Amino acid sequence: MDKAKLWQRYQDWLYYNPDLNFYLDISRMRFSDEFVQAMQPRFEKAFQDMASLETGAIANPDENRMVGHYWLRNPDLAPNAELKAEITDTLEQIKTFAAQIHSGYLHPPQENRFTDVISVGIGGSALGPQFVSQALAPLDAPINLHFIDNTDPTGIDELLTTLRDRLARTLVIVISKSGGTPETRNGMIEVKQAYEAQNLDFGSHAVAITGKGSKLDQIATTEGWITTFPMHDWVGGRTSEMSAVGLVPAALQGIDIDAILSGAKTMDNLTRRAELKSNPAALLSLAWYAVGNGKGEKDMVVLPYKDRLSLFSRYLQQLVMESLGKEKDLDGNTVYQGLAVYGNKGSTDQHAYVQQLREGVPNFFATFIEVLKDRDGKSPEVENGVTSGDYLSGLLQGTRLALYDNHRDSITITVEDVTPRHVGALIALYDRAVGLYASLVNINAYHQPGVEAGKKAAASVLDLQREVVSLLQQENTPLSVPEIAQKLNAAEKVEIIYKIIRHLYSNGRGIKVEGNLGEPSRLQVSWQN
Ligand SMILES: O=P(O)(O)OC[C@H]1O[C@H](O)[C@H](O)[C@@H](O)[C@@H]1O
Repeated sequence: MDKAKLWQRYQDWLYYNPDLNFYLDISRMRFSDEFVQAMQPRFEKAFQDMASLETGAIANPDENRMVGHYWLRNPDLAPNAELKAEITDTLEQIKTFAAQIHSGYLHPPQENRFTDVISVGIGGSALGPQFVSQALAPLDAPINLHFIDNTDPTGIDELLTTLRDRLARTLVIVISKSGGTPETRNGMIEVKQAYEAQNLDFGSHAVAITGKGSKLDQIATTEGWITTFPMHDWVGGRTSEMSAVGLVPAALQGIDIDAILSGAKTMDNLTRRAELKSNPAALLSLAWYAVGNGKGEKDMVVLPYKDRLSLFSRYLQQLVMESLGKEKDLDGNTVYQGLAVYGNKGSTDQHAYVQQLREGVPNFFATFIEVLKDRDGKSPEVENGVTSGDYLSGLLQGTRLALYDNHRDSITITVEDVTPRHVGALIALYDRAVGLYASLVNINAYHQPGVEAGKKAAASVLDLQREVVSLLQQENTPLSVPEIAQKLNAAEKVEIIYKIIRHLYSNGRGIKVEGNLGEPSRLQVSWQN
């Protein structure tokens, strides 16, 4: 396409909303007018699906659940007064709690103030709070937020060592919708032990955010934790940033949570429109469908040109991939749907993998996120008439051009600044785009059956480990790995048994191993008394 036509295409497809000062440009995604025409019936259905979801239909049929994250930013939409009250009451509870922590009204037993927070959670119970914290926490935040989002002992140790002298002033928020996620439970147990090792009462430093009646809820009640915030059954983990999951950590850091909610609500209003060209989420989903033939044939590379937004790609990775990565469609057909997401930030990535994007395998489309405001205050010149921010902007434009010239498509989202309102709007934009795209390709975006398989497999490995240990404790003579497998009636699990032994051995867990670890079948394994 020649430059004049491209300029016209840019103007034809540019979406702009003055209220949010938000732009979406899908002109560099190569789709035709005929394609847009052909997609109209699918969009009509997708708009209807979203409308019934918002009014409380069972939009997650496999789990028989409503999907209500839109109500969180506009409680008037909640399907009944009870749900509306749950939302508004929780919001009030969050604000009161944050104010009481900031003022010192709620304080640790031995100190005047809480200065730090450890947030223990994983997946949807970590990614939103991490993204929002990085994007919006002020440098002089009233409280410092830290995360345990894994069951990695070294990661836990490093944080607990850093906070060793401040533990008495540290609040712990344990976040888990189900209240039974093992990684989160492990983090909680280890943190609790660190408190006990300093003779600190854990309960008077702990807060839970979880579903009513969950294991975690019960622990919090039994142990007399400071308080518990509800996690609603009708909010999915990956869309929970605007529930207590995201709002409690944000409010504690002094982030304007009303502005986040208002930005999301404004975007929700825009993306509720049942008309393709005036609905930015519909435009996004149209572009995704076009570029990947509705089958996710191209990956989404997310490139925010702003350090504070660098966790957005990780946040979107869960939102998009856990929602859209499905084996079956809603009619039970095997479809292997999905849309792979990766990315970090520009211009940093230009010095890493953009080489391949420009010249290598063309299996992706880029999403540039541009922030118009460079910084507060004036910028020094780094060259005659040029600032660092001009560079960042120039590098974005240059990469977009270079990719397009080599037949690599891109979307560009432009926001005025990284404010709570814009961050709320960005989250809401993608919530809706994912929902619409799921309708276009006829899948359930709100369950995650595949995750269970990995969890079950992990649990069975741990069961096997217990069996291996108890067998070795009973045996008087060393055994080979295949002998262990045979004695446990688990010949088909011999490789896993070898790995269990190797791991126990590497951590001094009572296993004695003789022989060459590189020759698994010839090892002699025994219990060390
Ligand atoms: O909040 P939780 O119940 O602890 O769940 C944390 C995460 O775990 C699961 O593996 C799900 O796939 C995620 O969607 C969820 O966000």
